[in-house]
Amino acid sequence: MSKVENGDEHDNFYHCEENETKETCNKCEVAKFRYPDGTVRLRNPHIELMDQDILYHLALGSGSHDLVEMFGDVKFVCMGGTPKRMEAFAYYIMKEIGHKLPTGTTLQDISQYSYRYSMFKVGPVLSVSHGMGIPSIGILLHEIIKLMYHSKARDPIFFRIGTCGGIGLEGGTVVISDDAVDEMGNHYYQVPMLGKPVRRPAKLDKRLVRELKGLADPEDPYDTIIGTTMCANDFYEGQGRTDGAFCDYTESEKMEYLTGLQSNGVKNIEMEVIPFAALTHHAGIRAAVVCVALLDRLKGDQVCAPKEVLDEWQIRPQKLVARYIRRYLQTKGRISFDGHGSMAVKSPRRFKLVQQESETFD
Ligand SMILES: O=P(O)(O)O[C@H]1O[C@H](CO)[C@@H](O)[C@H]1O
Ligand SMILES: O=c1cc[nH]c(=O)[nH]1
Repeated sequence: MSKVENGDEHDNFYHCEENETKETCNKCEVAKFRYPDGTVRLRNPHIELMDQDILYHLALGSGSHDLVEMFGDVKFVCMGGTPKRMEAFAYYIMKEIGHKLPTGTTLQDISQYSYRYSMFKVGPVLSVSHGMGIPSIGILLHEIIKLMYHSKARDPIFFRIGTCGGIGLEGGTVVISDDAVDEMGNHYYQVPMLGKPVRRPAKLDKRLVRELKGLADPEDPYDTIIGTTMCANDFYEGQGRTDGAFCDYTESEKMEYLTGLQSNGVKNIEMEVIPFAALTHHAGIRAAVVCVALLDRLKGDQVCAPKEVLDEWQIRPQKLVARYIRRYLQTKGRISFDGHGSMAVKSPRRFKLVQQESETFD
């Protein structure tokens, strides 16, 4: 027997209605799964009974590190597959929010001695690599959500900044996921626990989707669209490719499968959206996935675009998320313009979030 935890009753996960706040909405997931001050509530009674919690794959621990001092000001957690992309994003966001490092210092990979994931901190932004596929991002999310809990970060927002295969989309198109399905069309993350399957609904924050879409610039020389994202367990056969080491289906069967996905509203395929949506939702954390399509799967399987083109495409989701972060910090008065279009951080070392923050820009 499997069980869907947490029901499916609230379509808009953050607030049930547009005009409701989390204080007035008694069905709101955040009201249920966060402490009133916005800090993350862990849905695991064992953790607070432990002397210390070792976040093994991050090379951090609640006994060995002052996690409140190190991460208490985190507001945004940005994730993507590769250490290089997330290091580049850390430098990019540093410029975008005008964050200054102390003279003579450079960004450090906080998790370098885990030899698993890379993590960089730039003021209120954590930039973390998650590797490829469901188990890798699943493990990371357990530890990052615990990190948010131990550090008492308030109302953190998570983003996945990734790449994907588009379905009927030109290479370079940016997709903001508003729904997640697996290869079987399920909208949940199923994990075997104690020999039994447990399902957690994979839901993304609809309001965040709208806010991100609103930040797409009509002048951008590419499209930014909203759509359903399919999460595959594999890059090759699991995504209907015919160019893996093995293949037992024909090209026309593949095309029938892909066009079937397209007619069900699937815009892109990647490999992490289901656990990302499900575990953030389960933790009451607002989250969004923004990926750039590296190819149109209706036209082929191989990623053929030249390296420089792929590198430029990969920056597109980063730009959108950076716009969101800049806009958020501007609205909250944490960064200001110097009158020449460049920004200065008001409190570069630490962004103390003293009061409960409203969730929209307006
Ligand atoms: O570009 P990233 O974030 O790694 O994501 C996509 O790329 C990888 C496959 O090449 C998978 O992890 C898939 O989800
Ligand atoms: O086709 C693609 C491209 C990037 N990532 C995927 O998972 N699939």
